Amino acid sequence: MADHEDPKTGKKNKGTSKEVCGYPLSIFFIVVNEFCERFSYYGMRAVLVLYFKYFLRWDDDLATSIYHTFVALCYLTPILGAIVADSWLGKFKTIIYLSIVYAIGQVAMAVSAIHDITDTDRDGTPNNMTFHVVLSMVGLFLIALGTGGIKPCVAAFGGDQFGDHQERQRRTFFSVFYLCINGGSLLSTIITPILRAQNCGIYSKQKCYSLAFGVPAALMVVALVVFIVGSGMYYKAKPEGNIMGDVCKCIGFAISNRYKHRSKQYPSREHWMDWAEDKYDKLLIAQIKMVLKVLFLYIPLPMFWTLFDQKGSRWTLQATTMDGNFGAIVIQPDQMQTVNPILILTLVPIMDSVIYPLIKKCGLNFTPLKRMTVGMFLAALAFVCAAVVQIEIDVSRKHLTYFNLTQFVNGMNKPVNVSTSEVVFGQIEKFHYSNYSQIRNGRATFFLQSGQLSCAFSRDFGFGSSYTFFIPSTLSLGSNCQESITGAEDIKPNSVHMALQVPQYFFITAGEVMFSVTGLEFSYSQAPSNMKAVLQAGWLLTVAIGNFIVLIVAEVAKLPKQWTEYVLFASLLLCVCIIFSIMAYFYTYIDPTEIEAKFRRNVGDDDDDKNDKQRKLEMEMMKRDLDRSDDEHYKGKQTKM
Ligand SMILES: CC(C)C[C@H](NC(=O)[C@@H](N)Cc1ccccc1)C(=O)O
Repeated sequence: MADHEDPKTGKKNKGTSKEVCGYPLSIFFIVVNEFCERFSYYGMRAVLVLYFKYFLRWDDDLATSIYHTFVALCYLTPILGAIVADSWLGKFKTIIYLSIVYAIGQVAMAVSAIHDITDTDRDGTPNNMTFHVVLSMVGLFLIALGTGGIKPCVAAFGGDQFGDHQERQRRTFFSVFYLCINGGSLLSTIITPILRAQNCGIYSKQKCYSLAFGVPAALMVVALVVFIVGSGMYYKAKPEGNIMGDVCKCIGFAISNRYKHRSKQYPSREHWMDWAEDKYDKLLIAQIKMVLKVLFLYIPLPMFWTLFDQKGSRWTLQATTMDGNFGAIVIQPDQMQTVNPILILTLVPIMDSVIYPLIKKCGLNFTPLKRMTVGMFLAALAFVCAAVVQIEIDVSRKHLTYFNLTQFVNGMNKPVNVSTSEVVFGQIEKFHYSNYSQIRNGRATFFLQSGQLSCAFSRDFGFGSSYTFFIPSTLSLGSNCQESITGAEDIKPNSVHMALQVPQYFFITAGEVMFSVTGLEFSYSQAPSNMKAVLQAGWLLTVAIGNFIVLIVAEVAKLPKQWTEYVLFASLLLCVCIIFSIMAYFYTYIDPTEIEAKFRRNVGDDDDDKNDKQRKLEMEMMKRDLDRSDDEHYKGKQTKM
């Protein structure tokens, strides 16, 4: 589809796609595609560790490291997809090809989880585990390549559908896009564990991992079909050759040329990239300057993701030490994570339609970089909440050691001796009861001895609870103590309730809305036209680095108390937040289209009989514009930060 350029402003009116309420119809296919793709990704991810542990029979350590390696790979591959899209295939074809790779990967995962394929002795367990391991690893590699590869392209391709007159709609698109991500992930994280819990198989019934992977595979196929159906409506920007190669060569030349002219006899140039002017196009240099400015700003950002991604690890572990009983429902620790997409689905519309307009009405210019700074601050606050909850848990644990009490009532017509490996209750006379004794939290095994009768039974003890156990009169030689002895809970376990995690989820999600949704749009709007996907990939790279920092800090710091680790992360982010706000203060927004158009117009003027000197002067002024960001605009106004 052709784009129509205003000859005066250089602004583009993208194609002739039908519009609905001011939005190009084509974006409908893109957001549905994103919904299905995120369903596919998060659905598969939700059951992955359990598949490693229970199907492939890996231990916890191996399962966890392969899982994290996979997630990190998913955020490293975007750079590959972006280079292919911006330099070679264009975003449309890249999305199509890599979606096929992705769908094949998902199908491979589903097939690898069919135990019947190698279950030759039909006992319900695979006989050739190598087949299942190899197939699933190939599947995961293809998925990482596919999901990571298309991720920067889909967001940027969506942004491409809007003309320059639709800046407001494009911002809304990025919010809706984010809603689709979270709608898809919420549904799938609820549905796929249910599918996994089903029993299936041809010869013998087993937990149905193949179905839990099969449905995400089907959704990926749906995502691909939906994207292809919209094909005729998209604006497809043409790739402009090996742009990444040119960028690297141009930067390399600028550095080496600067080095060659290091002597004082050569006049300095305004920007070190200007040393590439002797060989490279001024437009390319201007575009590289735009990208470098944004990438420089990205340096502190991984710290946000370092905190953000601990929802899935540290916070879930924290939830395992809490009480998940919500009355009508009992929430499992890993289910607490769904609070994040649920909050996203409520907070994004509230922010967009109430909070941001209200701030604007108050006369405040809440620019993208200010939003991102506030987002970081909120994430740090979330970790302070997590630390407070952790202290609560630790205090209650201390208290529990002293108050977890147990007594026995002997209903038999003869005395009985009761003991554990640590506690001796002593002899309890017939129809008498023992004193309360302290029992350690967790699982305890009791040994009963009465004449010939000798048996044992085990129970789990909740934090701070108190129990009375009844030894029935019918207990005799050969009885099963485990079943015969009943217990009554005198005092309920007093563990800290999981609802206390809601504030930390609220703050981290509010932070995510301000930081991530804004960052997504910022990365698009500040990128030159031929490097939109590359900057999206740069944005996603901050996520990958953030994940590596989690591993490094946790390993290096090795703090004795979990709450101190939370405080450490909160403090680190706070410092980073201050640094980022200073960097952001000096950043001035640009309109890449306008800058590019100015450079292009000047090249076009080559044919005119324009005075050469005059043209040179104009070019110089523009270059200075870019360096000093004098003519930079955000929402049509001069804006800093
Ligand atoms: C990290 C990505 C750049 C952002 C995005 N993730 C989200 O939007 C999360 N809120 C989704 C989620 C869902 C379920 C549990 C935890 C997180 C993405 O995936 O693109």
